[in-house]
Amino acid sequence: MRLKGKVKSYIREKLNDGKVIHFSLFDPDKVDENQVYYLGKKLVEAGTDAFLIGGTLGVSQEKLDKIISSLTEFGLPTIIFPSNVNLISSKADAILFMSLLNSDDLYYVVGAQLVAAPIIKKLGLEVLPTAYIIIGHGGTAAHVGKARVIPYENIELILAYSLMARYMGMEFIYLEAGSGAPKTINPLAIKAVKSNVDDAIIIVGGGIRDEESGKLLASAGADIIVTGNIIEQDSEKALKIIKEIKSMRRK
Ligand SMILES: CC(C)=CCC/C(C)=C/CC/C(C)=C/CC/C(C)=C/COP(=O)(O)OP(=O)(O)O
Ligand SMILES: O=P(O)(O)OC[C@@H](O)CO
Ligand SMILES: [Mg+2]
Repeated sequence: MRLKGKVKSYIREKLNDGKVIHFSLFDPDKVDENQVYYLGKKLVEAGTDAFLIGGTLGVSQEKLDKIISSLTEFGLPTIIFPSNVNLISSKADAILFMSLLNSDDLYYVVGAQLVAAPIIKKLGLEVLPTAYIIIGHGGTAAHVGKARVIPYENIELILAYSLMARYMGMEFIYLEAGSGAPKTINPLAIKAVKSNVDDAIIIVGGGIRDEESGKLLASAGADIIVTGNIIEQDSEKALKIIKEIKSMRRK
């Protein structure tokens, strides 16, 4: 089943039903092609809601296409998480159309988006307008994206960026601690964004490795929880996180 054009409403319906959403992130460079189906099946059975596909280093278009195709069989949305314009695929349903708002390089704020927009139009991918805000450790994405990383505890600044994003019309706010970050996003920052930014869908990711942190971030107001590394490193742990998140109800 293809979900092109229906991904945003799929997400909104789940949120309106009081559910917390989980996205499983696959890095095409890190995942073994032969394992994708087996791994995907377990994640789906545990209750994951969608697949994010992306990575910063070493991702080829060919591998990206292959991974998306293998995941399509599960009937869940496949969403590209792009690090650059070369990672756009007609095989996906949607793309996080991200602007890295706290980058010092205009390329990551509007440049890549300018080049990508006509390609996305031609391919007919659904667009999820996303403010990408990198906080704390930041990981590889911060380095490559030349992010002026926001300190973990600077809630005032995180809130100001989030408000700015929403006032500019962005619907998704991705609070990113960086892939493999030693510390997740500060729950107090999520609380502040949740209670002050109207009608935004808050995505939280980076460094989520156990069910307690997943629960804490979701309780603070995260609408969508992303896990990446833990799926590659300890899939059983990842399944536990998903089950925990999916047992929760949003306030
Ligand atoms: C809209 C389009 C086409 C592009 C936007 C391009 C932007 C704004 C990129 C932001 C900067 C960036 C490099 C983001 C990367 C996001 C991503 C895919 C992170 C996944 O984590 P990895 O960086 O692969 O981490 P590890 O492999 O180390 O786990
Ligand atoms: O790999 P982890 O640490 O789960 O991070 C997920 C995602 O937010 C990275 O962009
Ligand atoms: Mg990666």
